[in-house]
Amino acid sequence: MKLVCVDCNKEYPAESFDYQCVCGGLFDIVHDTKHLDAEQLKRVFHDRLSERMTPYASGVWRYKELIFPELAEEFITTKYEGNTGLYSSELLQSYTGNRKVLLKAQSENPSGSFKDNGMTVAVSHGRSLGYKRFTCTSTGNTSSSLAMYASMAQGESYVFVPNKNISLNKVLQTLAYGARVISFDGTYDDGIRFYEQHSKELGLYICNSINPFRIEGQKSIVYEIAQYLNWNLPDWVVIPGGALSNVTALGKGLQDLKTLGFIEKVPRVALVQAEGASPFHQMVSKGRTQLIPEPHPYTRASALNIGNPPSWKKALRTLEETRGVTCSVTDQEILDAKALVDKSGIGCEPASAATVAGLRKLVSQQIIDKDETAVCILTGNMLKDTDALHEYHLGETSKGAFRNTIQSAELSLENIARLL
Ligand SMILES: N[C@@H](CCOP(=O)(O)O)C(=O)O
Repeated sequence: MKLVCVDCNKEYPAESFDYQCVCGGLFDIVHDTKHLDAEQLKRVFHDRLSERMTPYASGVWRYKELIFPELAEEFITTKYEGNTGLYSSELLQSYTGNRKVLLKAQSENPSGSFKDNGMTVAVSHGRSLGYKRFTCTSTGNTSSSLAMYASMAQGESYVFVPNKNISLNKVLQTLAYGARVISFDGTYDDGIRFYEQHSKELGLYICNSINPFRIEGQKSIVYEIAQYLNWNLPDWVVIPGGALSNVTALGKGLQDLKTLGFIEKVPRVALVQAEGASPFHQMVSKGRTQLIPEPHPYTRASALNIGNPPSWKKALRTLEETRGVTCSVTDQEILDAKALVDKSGIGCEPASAATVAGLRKLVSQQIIDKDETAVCILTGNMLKDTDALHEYHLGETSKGAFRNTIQSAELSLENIARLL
């Protein structure tokens, strides 16, 4: 295993771990895979599906050989993350217009978001280096996940959260898991900039996705989808984009599967951003090669409130390798799609529903054919943002097309029979 800079290609041994190259570029982790045999590994991964209460019962560590083969088991901090459902829904198929739509519910992870797939690896790696104090800046999902794993590892977590436009549920979850929460005036982007300058002096292990071990763990999301589908992926994978770690990991995971011979065909990737926080989509759709940061990102899908995504160069590589596309959707489109994901019984937080809204838009624009199949990655649980539920269903100013309001009635047989 070695670290390779995505900007200048300089290589470093994995033991000299850092978050950035001397040139300022982020690192990729590159494994030595020459000795790996796909057919043999498929059997190993299949056999591990019956593991219980061992690290290999985790939907991340099941794929340890492709993620972090060198890590000694004693350092693994796991809550058996991953193992999340892959669902189909006729309601959502008719909404998007596709022949087949699957939903990968990363919302079912132990802390309620896809961050757990990467965080188990980052915290385990930090432990192996002797760290006990972990940190991140976050709109709330990364912080909840970190706080949970740091406590499981009997360590401490220090998290920085913007003082506005984030979900109180997530901050409360982070506090409850025992993190020291520091609220600051600024955005996620300001928090990342602070770390880039001061991480060394603080002596904290950073668990944001500028840490390449987070990306290694998040690759397991697409490994799991592929394994459940007997190593045949749908035509498209649709994914929301904020910090862009998810699409980066998706692209890296797909390359692993293709290069090693697990899959024959790489699906195309559709990356969906919220209109008010869409610097990456702006760059791609305007044919630019440099990202222009959005100084005041705002979307009601608070997990996507990011104007300067650190992983944009890695994300661009995913698009290039998969003939990918991008689009943006409005907050109302996101919230209506979310109402249907919730009504389908699967449920998700607003950011996740950008995928369903984006798929519908791309089908209507005939960029995705209605006969093509798609999987949408749902990133967070519906209870991550209960204010969004309240505003949509009970809010006086709600414009929700799929509102479901509470009815009041006196408890008499006549009344109730009339309502049913
Ligand atoms: N929405 C994210 C933003 C943080 O991204 P990361 O990829 O650096 O962890 C959050 O939950 O904080």
